[in-house]
Amino acid sequence: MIMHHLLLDQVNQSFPGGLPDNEQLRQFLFNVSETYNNLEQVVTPEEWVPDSCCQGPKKEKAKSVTPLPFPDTLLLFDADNNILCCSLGKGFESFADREYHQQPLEVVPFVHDATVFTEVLNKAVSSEDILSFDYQLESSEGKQHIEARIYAYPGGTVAVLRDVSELRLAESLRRDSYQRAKNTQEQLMQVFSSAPVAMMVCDEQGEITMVNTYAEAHYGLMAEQLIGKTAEALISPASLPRYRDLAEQVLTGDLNNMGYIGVHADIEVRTPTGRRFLAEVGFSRIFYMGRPWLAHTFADITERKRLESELRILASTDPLTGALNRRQFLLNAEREVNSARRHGQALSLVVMDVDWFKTINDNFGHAAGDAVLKEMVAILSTILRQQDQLGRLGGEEFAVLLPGTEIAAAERVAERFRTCLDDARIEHQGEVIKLTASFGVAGLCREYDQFFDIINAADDALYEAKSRGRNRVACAEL
Ligand SMILES: Nc1nc2c(ncn2[C@@H]2O[C@H](COP(=O)(O)OP(=O)(O)OP(=O)(O)O)[C@@H](O)[C@H]2O)c(=O)[nH]1
Repeated sequence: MIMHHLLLDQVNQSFPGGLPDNEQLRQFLFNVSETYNNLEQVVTPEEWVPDSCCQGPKKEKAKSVTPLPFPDTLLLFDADNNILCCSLGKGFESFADREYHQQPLEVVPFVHDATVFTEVLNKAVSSEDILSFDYQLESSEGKQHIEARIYAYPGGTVAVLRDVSELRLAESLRRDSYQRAKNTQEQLMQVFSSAPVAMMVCDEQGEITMVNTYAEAHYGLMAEQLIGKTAEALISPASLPRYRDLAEQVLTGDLNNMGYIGVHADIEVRTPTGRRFLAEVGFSRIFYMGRPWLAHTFADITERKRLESELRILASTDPLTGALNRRQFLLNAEREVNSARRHGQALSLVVMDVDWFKTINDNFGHAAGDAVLKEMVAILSTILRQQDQLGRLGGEEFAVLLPGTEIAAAERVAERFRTCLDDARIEHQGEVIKLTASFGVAGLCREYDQFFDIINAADDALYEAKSRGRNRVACAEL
């Protein structure tokens, strides 16, 4: 008979003089040996407490209660339930202070209830199976959880008792951890599906695996149409290179000092129904089964962009005429002058002032004056090229910046402005209003190489035009 080494140790302990020649005992040992071989299959703590279930101190605790049930306590009974042999195993050390041989079950302190125990022993005699049950034991060691297995042999019964307190604790920790993990998962799924922001998850190949309710309800990104398709199918061709760049960056990049990697970008999205909208798309990385996946958020920013552009226009233009306001014109002009100087390109500035505007106001009223200013800007705008910039410096004074234009050409442009205005007949509430304007022209040159110099020179030229009788163009003197 091949005997498990742990059983052999116990047998040697119990029978230091050698095994008696007793068939019943042999049979008994054979049965016990079978049990021991089954015990080989005791699982490891890692199996009891998998990583996905719990982490940290709980996991450490679960590991520390590694089930190590060997050796078991063995009780061999005769047909009258008297103890023939007793070998105490792990967890039963405190009961080693007495003799159990030939004693009735009632005297055994590690049996919780002798009556119940006896019933099971008797039942085992007529059963082919191993009967098993658990019981709690209060001992000097504290509360112990004992698993009992009873089976019959030709001359009586055998009870194998094992202290499974640690095992049960591990099981309970595992159950708790599993339940917690399940709860957390349910909570996260609820957060995902009910979040008031469109969300989508893509696997490492970029295939969509999840779409939340908000994305379905607000953007028509229906999960059943999208799952299994690639996220790139939702991106407009023009935005695709940027999308790919960012996806790659997030999938392979390093975490920031706050422990995550995520970016946002304005990307044009195209839904399966063909609707296109500008979205702020969030990219973040999640790890699933050891591989990096992408989690996206989407927000339609079409309206926000429209408002932003409206605000930009409001902040940079004159509300009456639509020309750039003074602040924006000066900012742009300064930038253009610096750029022209750096690149050695020509640039000219025309400043203009309506002649006798006070008289227009006085004769036709302030509203008519306003209408004249508006109409005048409309007339000038038809003459300007795309790169030219028209600004209202204040009152009835305007300026036009002409990048890439030499002063001689700028003088011709100013002359065109002048004749167009001179020819204009502006109608306001049945009245026809005529106007003229005076112009001063200056250009970027060695003498005037800062915007400040150029505008001063153009102003001087305008003064000159005014003083020479108005409705004329004057160029800055060098
Ligand atoms: N209607 C109207 N008038 C304005 C506006 N801004 C300034 N003005 C008026 O424009 C007039 C400018 O008058 P002046 O500075 O004397 O110049 P002018 O009458 O054009 O005379 P010159 O420039 O010397 O030819 C003032 O009466 C201002 O009140 C505006 O937005 N709308």
